[in-house]
Amino acid sequence: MTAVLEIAGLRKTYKSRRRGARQALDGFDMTVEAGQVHGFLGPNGSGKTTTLRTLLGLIKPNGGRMAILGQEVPAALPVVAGQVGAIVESPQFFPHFTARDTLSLLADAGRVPQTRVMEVLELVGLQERAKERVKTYSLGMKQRLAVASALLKNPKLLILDEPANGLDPGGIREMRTLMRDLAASGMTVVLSSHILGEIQLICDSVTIISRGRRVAAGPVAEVLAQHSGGGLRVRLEAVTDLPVAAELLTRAGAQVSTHADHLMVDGVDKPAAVTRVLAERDLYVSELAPVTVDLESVFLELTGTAPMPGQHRQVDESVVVGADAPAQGGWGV
Ligand SMILES: Nc1ncnc2c1ncn2[C@@H]1O[C@H](COP(=O)(O)OP(=O)(O)OP(=O)(O)O)[C@@H](O)[C@H]1O
Repeated sequence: MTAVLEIAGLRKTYKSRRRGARQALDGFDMTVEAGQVHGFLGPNGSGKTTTLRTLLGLIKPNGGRMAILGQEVPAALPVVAGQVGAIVESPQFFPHFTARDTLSLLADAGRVPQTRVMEVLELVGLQERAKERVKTYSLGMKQRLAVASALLKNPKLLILDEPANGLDPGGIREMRTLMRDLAASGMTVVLSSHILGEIQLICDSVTIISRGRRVAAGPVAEVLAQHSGGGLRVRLEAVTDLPVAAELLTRAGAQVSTHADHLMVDGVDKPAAVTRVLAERDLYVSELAPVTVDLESVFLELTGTAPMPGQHRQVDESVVVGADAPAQGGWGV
């Protein structure tokens, strides 16, 4: 795969006379491969907008490297700008203009052929309302018009800051379909969002940022798997056997917590090992289920932990190092 977007060690400190220095980005890394819908997640104030604005040359970083489509930016921005569509601030449209007139004006300003106007209106599903004034549009329609404006130059990379913000479930669903359609047409889409369930549905890969550092990155399924911990929920035919089972499993090297009607078991290589250890003592499992995590729980877990001050390595790399450590206990193959 080819990286469409690469950011390494990005640093940005805001200085104000009243509030002093504030480090918004502290050596941030991010890579987005071609043709992906990539979710950029982080709590309020974690540095998402600063990253996107820096990438687009709207603010100057204090250090680090960035490349778009293999070209170093900001130096190469004049070269790559024509291949990047972005909505980082909510665009303001003239309320009395129709969607078609709005895009027509923008097309002229960007030297884009007028034939593209109806194409993008169709792409975002506004072709039937193209002749209506923008002031009659719902928020979702305005958001789609904003996306249409970013699509005018047929970019290879589309960057959207919170595209689903303020949308109702129907609007969110439309936005989701649009993002997937764009990616299917070969475009790379980066979107920042707080709506984690939505990101899980839309995105192929994610970067999670916390306090100006990357805390996790990769395909959504991998990020979830890395943080699922391989935990299992174990129920037995007789609840009264739970304490004995907990002891047996603990002795075999697992980490076990006992609940009213089940055990939570971690540190097990293969679920079948649980069944084997218990069956050897005539204890029979009635349920053995992996505990699934969603992006929201991973997000809360990761962004709740502060990165190490002065540690330049990205936090998720420290997690990977830990995960490679030899397994504890007697669960082997
Ligand atoms: N112009 C500015 N001057 C001073 N500090 C700023 C400025 N812009 C952002 N910050 C600070 O930098 C940090 C990162 O802010 P940023 O807006 O990049 O975060 P964000 O992840 O986009 O947050 P949100 O999701 O709330 O938009 C925050 O502590 C914020 O207060």
